[in-house]
Formats: sequence, C-alpha cells, structure tokens
Amino acid sequence: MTTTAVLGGGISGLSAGYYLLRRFGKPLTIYEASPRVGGWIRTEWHKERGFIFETGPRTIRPKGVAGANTLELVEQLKLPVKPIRSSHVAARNRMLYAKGQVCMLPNSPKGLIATVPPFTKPLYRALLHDLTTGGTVAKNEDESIYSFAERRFGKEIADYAISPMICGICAGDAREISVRFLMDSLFEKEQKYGGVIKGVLYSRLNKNEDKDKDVDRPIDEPSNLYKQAVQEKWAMYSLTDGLEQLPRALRKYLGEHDVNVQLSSRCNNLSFSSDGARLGLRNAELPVSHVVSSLPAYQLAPLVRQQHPSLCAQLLEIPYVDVVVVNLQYNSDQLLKQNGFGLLVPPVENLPVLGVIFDSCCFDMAGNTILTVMMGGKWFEQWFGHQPSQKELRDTAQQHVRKILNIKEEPTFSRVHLLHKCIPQYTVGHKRRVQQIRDYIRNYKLPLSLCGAAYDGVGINDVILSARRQVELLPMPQTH
Ligand SMILES: Cc1cc2nc3c(=O)[nH]c(=O)nc-3n(C[C@H](O)[C@H](O)[C@H](O)COP(=O)(O)OP(=O)(O)OC[C@H]3O[C@@H](n4cnc5c(N)ncnc54)[C@H](O)[C@@H]3O)c2cc1C
Ligand SMILES: C=Cc1c2[nH]c(c1C)Cc1[nH]c(c(CCC(=O)O)c1C)Cc1[nH]c(c(C)c1CCC(=O)O)Cc1[nH]c(c(C)c1C=C)C2
Repeated sequence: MTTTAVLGGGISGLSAGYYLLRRFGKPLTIYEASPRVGGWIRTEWHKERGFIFETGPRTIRPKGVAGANTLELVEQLKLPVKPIRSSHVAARNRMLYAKGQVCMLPNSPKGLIATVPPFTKPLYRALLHDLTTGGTVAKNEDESIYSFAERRFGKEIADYAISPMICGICAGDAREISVRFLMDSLFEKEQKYGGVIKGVLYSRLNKNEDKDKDVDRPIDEPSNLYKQAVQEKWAMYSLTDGLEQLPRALRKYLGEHDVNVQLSSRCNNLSFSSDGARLGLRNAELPVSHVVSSLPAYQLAPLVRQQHPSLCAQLLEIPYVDVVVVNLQYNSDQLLKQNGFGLLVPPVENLPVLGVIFDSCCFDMAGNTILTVMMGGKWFEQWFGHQPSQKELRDTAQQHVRKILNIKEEPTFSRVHLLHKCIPQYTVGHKRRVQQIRDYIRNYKLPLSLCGAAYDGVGINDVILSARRQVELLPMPQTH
C-alpha cells in the first residue's frame, strides 16, 4: 500500500490531510514538530471571564473562491461561526494613527471628495492622477507595491494607504513587497491599458475579460454557509470559541477517520529515490510514496539540503519577519473613544507599533476591553534586535496604547508573544521564485508537493485553498 506523509500540523497541513483523505483515503500520517496542532492559529480561553485572546489570526474573510472554500470546510466540520456583517462598526471603521492623531479612513464614496486627515488632498485627486498618467511597462514583470501605488496614485497614497495595509497583512515593507501580492489584477490592467481606472472601466465594459480568472467564482456548488454569508453580507467571521477551533476540529475529524496525526514528531531530513521518499524522524527513517510539505519554506530548506542544495537555496530566498503580539485585557468597556476593527500605524511614522486590533469591538467580550498590539515585523531588528524582555515588550505596547488611544488605565491581564519568523514576505519576484521551486520539483520528478503560507498567499483562506489545489494536482493511483 502507498503511504502519504504530510509535514506540518498547522492549518495548511491539516487541510492537506483532509483533502488527501477525501481524494485517496488512507494510509496517511501528519507529522507535527510541536505538541499541538494549529501552528500560528492559537486561542487562549478565559471562559470564566468571558473573553479570549487570539495570538495569531482572529478573522477570516468570506470573499472569493478561497473564502467560499473555507466556508465549505467550516460547514463540513459543523463549526459554529461568529459573523461580522458589512454594516457592523468593525467592518466599516478602520483607522490610522498618523501625524499625531487617530484618523478614520473613508468608508463611503463621500469620503473621496472631502479632504480627510492624514491626507492633504481629497482622494479623488489620486484617481485623477492615475487617469492622467500614462502606463509604464514594468521591467521583469514585477515591481514593489509601493512603487506601483506611488506611480499610479501619488506618494501620499503609497505612504498612508498602501504601506499600512501591507503592515496589516504581512507586517512588511511595501517598498519590498511585490505588487502581485495584493494587486496582481490592477497591475495587469495598468500594463494592458495604461492606467488602473482605465483598465477597470475597460474590463467592466468587456465583461469576458475576467471570465477565466477565478477571483470571485466559488468552487463547484457553493455551500449553504457561503450562500448565507453572501445573503447576510458578512465582511468577516470567526468561530464561537476562537479560530483555534478550526485546526482542533480538523484534527478530531482526521483522527475519527483513522488518519494518524503525530505530535512532537519533527521531520529532520527528507531524501528522494525513484520509488518514493524517506522521512528522517528522531528514531526512524520512514519510506513513503509522496510527501506534502506545509512547512514554512525556511524549515523545509534544511531537510532537502543534502540531496538538493539548489532547491534548499531557492527556498531560503523567501524571507520571513518576526512579530510581537501583546494581548491586553481591561475590566471596563468604556475605554475606546472610537469603535472599529482597529488602527494601523504607517511606517513613515517610525514607531515600533504596526497596529492595534480592537478585539472587543469585533466580538462580544463580556464587558471587557480587549486590545491586541502588534509590533516589529520588517522593522523588528531596528526596535527589538537587542533581545528585549517580556516586560520591555509589554511596557512598549502599553506606552503606545496610552499615547495613541489615550487609555490611562493599567490592563488587568496581559500576554506577550514573540512570533519568530511567522509571516513570509512576498518580495518583488516572489511569483517567479515559487514557479522556479515548483519547476525544480517537477523536473527532478520529486514526490513532493508544497502548500502553506510560503507560496500561494498568506491568509487562512489562501493556505487552505493552496492545500486543496496541491492535492487535486496529484494523479489518482492506477487500479488494476
Ligand atoms: C500575528 C498573525 C496574525 C494573522 N492574522 C490573520 C488574519 O487575521 N486572517 C488570516 O486569514 N490570516 C492571518 N494570519 C496568517 C495565518 O495565520 C497563517 O498564514 C497561517 O496560519 C499559516 O498556516 P500554515 O499551516 O501554512 O503554517 P504554520 O502555522 O506555520 O504551520 C506549520 C507547522 O509546521 C510545523 N513544523 C515546522 N517544522 C517542522 C518539521 N521539521 N517537522 C514537522 N513539523 C514542522 C510547525 O510547528 C507548525 O505547526 C496571521 C498570521 C500571524 C502570524
Ligand atoms: C499589524 C499586523 C498585522 C495585523 N494583521 C496581520 C498582521 C501581520 C495579518 C493579517 N491580517 C489579515 C490577513 C489576511 C488577509 C487575507 O488574505 O484574508 C492577515 C495575514 C486581514 C486584514 N487585516 C487588516 C487588513 C487590511 C486585512 C486584509 C483583508 C481585509 O481587508 O479584511 C487590517 C489590520 N490588520 C491588523 C490591524 C491592526 C489592522 C487594522 C485596521 C493587524
């Protein structure tokens, strides 16, 4: 019997296990280095006090193919969801801390006409800039998202809209991140039509243009939960007991279907031969027919170094950043002057804080104010390279909450986490690098598939879909 091994028990590895089970059945084993599943998805429950702390992700978007795919999984696992509808204050209000004040970002077309801080001109001027500026053909088919935004919409948009948004998704520097990370289709439109707005208008008129792109079409028949999300206009959602419920439910499901999820089982070597692969574990070498790796690229790299040094080098070209996450709980629920999802701090402000999430505005936290401060990211070394203590990190977070949100109270309870190399950076050329890595695997006919945050998107939706797509690419075993 052929066996498949999945490396990593984060959400992408567990999803790969789920889709492998559905497609091929058993035998199948998932190897996870740590004593728990979920990877960066981690919820700390304070049930007696009615609140939770999320250390990593807290919301999922229901949009597009990838969003529909996750909702299908959530429905199949019968998980209880907590939606946030698009009319909810947390969906409508996003803020920036810039030029010494908290600024509400425009959330309606009216906001295009007025001049709203931190911008010094009405936003329609940025659109005019795009309309009146000719297109530039990008060298090497890629450029940084900062340079694209600056070319099309001006420096202010690049500094105060695009750069903080990049922080709020990958804690990265927009001057290094590929335009294809978030604005692939806008970039393509500019390249084709000489401008973003021109491109959007042309393709609206020519409706067939985006027909083959799967951006907004669900996979197969949409699940009932997806239909509900569309009908009720969900902007995002979580699960009743926090997002860690998702990997936990997947593990339970896999266990109930005889899939072996081996915790505390680090893979330390991978070698390939004509009839399969061998996994190096602590006390054993295991032969398997195929390996699906969901490991961060820098974790997979050393496993293949001996046999495939150039694959190792290519994997190491995908950089990662460290993020400090500080969860704060205050007894009162009257502390925030403005409600919303949270605020981001544009990198031009040169502060250690990337952003603050207002968790208790998003979900009911039983009368507590819950905030999550995220710090460091691409600038981690600059602010925290001296290996700061937990106290120092907590103090820095609290000082900035005091300064930015004017909250003078001390939190009753707090947690500090340093998430080492937690988010991959899709720097300029990322798409080509991933293609080269996959080409290498194909050319050498390695029985290896890659999924996870390093390759096809960093959101939970992206990594689940990436796992599904990689499993769907595998050939069905021959039956005699
Ligand atoms: C602070 C933060 C906030 C985020 N917020 C959001 C959000 O709001 N919404 C959203 O959609 N996404 C968010 N994300 C992104 C999302 O959480 C991650 O991209 C996703 O969880 C990554 O899952 P993964 O399975 O690919 O990787 P991981 O979670 O990194 O899992 C990989 C697993 O592999 C294991 N492993 C490593 N080496 C080995 C080895 N040699 N052998 C065996 N096992 C090994 C690890 O222990 C780990 O469990 C956030 C991420 C972070 C860090
Ligand atoms: C400040 C650091 C971070 C915050 N969230 C993340 C980091 C690194 C990680 C993250 N946030 C989102 C995603 C998923 C994207 C997806 O593909 O679905 C990831 C990996 C969601 C998100 N959060 C914000 C934005 C603009 C997005 C993109 C999708 C959307 O529009 O909903 C905003 C935001 N993130 C953070 C804060 C403080 C914040 C404030 C408004 C924290």
